[in-house]
Amino acid sequence: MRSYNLYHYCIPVDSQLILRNRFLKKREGLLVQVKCGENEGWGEIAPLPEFSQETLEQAQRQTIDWLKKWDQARSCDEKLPLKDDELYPSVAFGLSCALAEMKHELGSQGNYQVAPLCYGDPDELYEPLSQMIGEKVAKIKVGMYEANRDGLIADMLLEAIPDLHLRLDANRSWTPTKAAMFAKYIKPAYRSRIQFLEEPCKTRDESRQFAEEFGIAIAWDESVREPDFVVQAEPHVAAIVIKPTLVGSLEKCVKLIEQAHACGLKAVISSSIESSFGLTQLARIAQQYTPNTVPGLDTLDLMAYQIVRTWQGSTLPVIDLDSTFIVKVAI
Ligand SMILES: O=C(O)CCC(=O)c1ccccc1C(=O)O
Ligand SMILES: [Mg+2]
Repeated sequence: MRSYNLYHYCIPVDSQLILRNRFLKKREGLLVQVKCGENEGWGEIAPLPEFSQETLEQAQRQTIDWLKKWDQARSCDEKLPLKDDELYPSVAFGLSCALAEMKHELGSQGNYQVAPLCYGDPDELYEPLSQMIGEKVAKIKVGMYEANRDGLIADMLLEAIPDLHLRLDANRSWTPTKAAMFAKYIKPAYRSRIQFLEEPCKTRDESRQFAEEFGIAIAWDESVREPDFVVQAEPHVAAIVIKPTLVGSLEKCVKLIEQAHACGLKAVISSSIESSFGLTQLARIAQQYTPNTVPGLDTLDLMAYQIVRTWQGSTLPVIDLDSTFIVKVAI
């Protein structure tokens, strides 16, 4: 009556996606299925190269190991705890999602609103923004080209679209001087329409000083995954970004969300370039735990296909478990 399965997927992604100057050509991961009688749940385990510490092979081995122990424990009517300090983040996240689905703890409704993501060409934003209902919010990756150019583009968009709010992400790429070059282009009257700028500088202290000096709100992303990080209210800090595949179990993510909300910060559930399968689960998590915040999940279009579960409104082709891009893992 109890069973589990593991599937490996590998799908092409568009190489315009730049992850720290590295082009990603394919995205690989695992889908895990757990079943107990009538109940079943699924999760996605997809370490992101350059961001995750674990490789897919390591994640796969640990997943199989955990599933075997889980099955054994359950057959003795015992529980096997899912411990974040013993599992890789991607494994803890995927397994915890599968268990939560199986126990009907994850709602079916998702928040499919997205902050359209722009990787450099601001013209890409006009069309999706004109279609948006409700809060108009877009996200621009900055810090890859000239800081002046980034500032010019952000200022221009804020001027052209008066009800637009922007999220910006610098991935710690600026020195204080570069960050200041960016900020000087943003007219002071527009600065409050920057919801947040993720990690402008190399260190948290430099980012804090930048926020203080220019009155631009910031958010923590990379910092959230560092061991010494504590969620706390700070001047000019508006949000924490949570990428569950890089953080760990659903329980750990929910704790972070609760801590953020308790000190008045937004918690933004965000993509680690999961497949449509994982992204829809993240949309459901966002709906359930951060219902008033647009999640950062606009990464599906980087992929050539959706797998198994589809993103609301997406016209990308869908492939199933029997496609050649998905292979059942022998356990
Ligand atoms: O957070 C988002 O809005 C989209 C996802 C994203 O930007 C991202 C995705 C994978 C790895 C790193 C990043 C990043 O925040 O730079
Ligand atoms: Mg970021």
